[in-house]
Amino acid sequence: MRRFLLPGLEVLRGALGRQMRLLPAVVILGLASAALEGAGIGLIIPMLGIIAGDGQANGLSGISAYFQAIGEGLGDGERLLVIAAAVLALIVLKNILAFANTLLTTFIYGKASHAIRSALSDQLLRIGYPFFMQQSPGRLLNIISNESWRASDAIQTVLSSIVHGSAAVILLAFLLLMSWQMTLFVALGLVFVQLAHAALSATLKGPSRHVTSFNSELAARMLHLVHAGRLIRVFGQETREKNAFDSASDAVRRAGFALQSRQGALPPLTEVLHSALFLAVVVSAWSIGVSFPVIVAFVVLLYRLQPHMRALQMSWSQIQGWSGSLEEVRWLLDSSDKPKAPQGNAPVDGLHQGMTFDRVTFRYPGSEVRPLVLHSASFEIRSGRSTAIIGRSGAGKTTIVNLLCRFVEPDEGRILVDGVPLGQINPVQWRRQIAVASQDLELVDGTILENITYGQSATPAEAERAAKLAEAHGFIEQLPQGYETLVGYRGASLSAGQRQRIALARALVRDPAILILDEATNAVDGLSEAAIVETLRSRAGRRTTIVISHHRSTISFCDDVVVLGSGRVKGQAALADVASLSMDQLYEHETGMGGGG
Ligand SMILES: Nc1ncnc2c1ncn2[C@@H]1O[C@H](COP(=O)(O)OP(=O)(O)OP(=O)(O)O)[C@@H](O)[C@H]1O
Repeated sequence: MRRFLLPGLEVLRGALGRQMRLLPAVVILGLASAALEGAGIGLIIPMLGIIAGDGQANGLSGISAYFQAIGEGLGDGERLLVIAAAVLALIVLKNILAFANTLLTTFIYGKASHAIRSALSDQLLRIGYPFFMQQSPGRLLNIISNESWRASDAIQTVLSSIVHGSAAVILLAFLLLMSWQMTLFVALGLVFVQLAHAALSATLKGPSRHVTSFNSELAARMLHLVHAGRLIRVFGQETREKNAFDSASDAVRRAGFALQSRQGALPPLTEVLHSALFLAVVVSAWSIGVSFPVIVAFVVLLYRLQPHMRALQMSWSQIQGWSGSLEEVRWLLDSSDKPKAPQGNAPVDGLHQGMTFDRVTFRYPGSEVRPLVLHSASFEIRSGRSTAIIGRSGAGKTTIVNLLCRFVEPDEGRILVDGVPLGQINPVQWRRQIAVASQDLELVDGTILENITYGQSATPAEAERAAKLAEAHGFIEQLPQGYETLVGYRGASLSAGQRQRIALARALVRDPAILILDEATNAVDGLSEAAIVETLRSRAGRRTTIVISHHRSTISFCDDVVVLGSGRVKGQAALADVASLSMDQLYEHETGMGGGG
């Protein structure tokens, strides 16, 4: 029932948070300004009585008689002026309160909208990394860029509903006090209008979900056009991509039209029904002999009530129309079905003995039918040494990096760090011990200096030293803006080899206990690579280095080598013991190597 009444109620309540305590103030201001309006309208009764020459009209009852008695004893002219001044004062006061309420609701809306955006970004940073391996980036982009705004709009609508609802309650109370029979008639009419409205509004949920899902597809297409601009041109796929984009965009248009045309039918329908009710009240009041000033005051009250009722009904249909958006935002904010971030609180400071993979078995999450990527893999990475992890493409090398960084966790077996299970170690502290330079880690859209010092409070001099070690200083110096050069989106204004060297400098500037290079220099020229290898060799004994590469030259400085084949550890040996073997021979020949799993 609650779900039917307000889809995404949890999102709205969560977003309002501490602002919930301001909602009573919104209600009180709404009630007070409506009460002032109602009182002003009530004063029409004595005013009309004076104008109609029947200033002391008798026979009125209830609140009408109370209004009629105001200013009794004064002369007609003086009484008219006093009442007019009172009406004006009430109108001024009512509008001051209404303005105060607008400020208050705008403040709450701003805070709640910010809370939604902040909660979304918090969630994206908090949930476990496997989530990003499974989810469509288009869907996530759509939630952040579109649906979160609709959720904010829903909050504004709820706030304005509170204001309109308060006003409607007070105006209905005035109507009741004037004539309960006519009010009963009005109330029945309003219930009928509301039922008709609710029936139509309920049909908005389906179209709303369509709009949301087509928007996700369109966002995915937009991302594709931005990311794959080069690929599309090289393969001459502009026309095909244009058609695919247009069809996604047209699907959004059609779904939007279906939703908005249904929503658009609601205001005219409501207006017609309200007008019919309005006229029926006048005719029936006249036929049961209600006095002229009371009919006028009643009709004016009814007239003032109508926009509030219409606004309430429109809010209802708008929230139904946004239900797809609210459901998407709620889905992303719901942690219960998302991978958890890695846990653990054992402290860690550097690597002293080494890391051990102890019969680690792993398959990527998503489906049980996915093949095992690591089969009971066992090997060791000793502290202060450089270990090469090699194997044919798809053997599971990067997966080992993902496990070490705790992006994913083993399904079976353990990874031990100085004898402590990695799963028990504080993940934030652990990641501070590691720096990764990989072909997949992109640059951020900023200057070269910002990229090198990303996440690190390094001085420009330290950044320059790291750039020298990574063989990046030479080309950076030749750029017109040097270290202040903007690298563009994902480093688009640099060559692949330049990007890799900046990424390597970024890893080196941290001087990590464990440096992981995953195909980190495969686009770098031979001379630069040789110099980088010398840099890495100089870390030997002091720091631990893990190198993944298909190139013999890149792993030449390593002490140990671990060979992977189809997710199994074929063997582990000192590189010096297998120095005569080529990479292909290393991949294939497991004889003579120790370790394994
Ligand atoms: N995010 C993922 N989801 C599902 N399967 C994945 C994912 N990443 C990798 N795999 C699969 O895991 C296996 C090992 O991949 P991994 O990237 O570890 O190989 P690799 O040895 O690093 O290969 P390469 O030398 O080509 O980089 C592959 O079969 C791959 O298809």
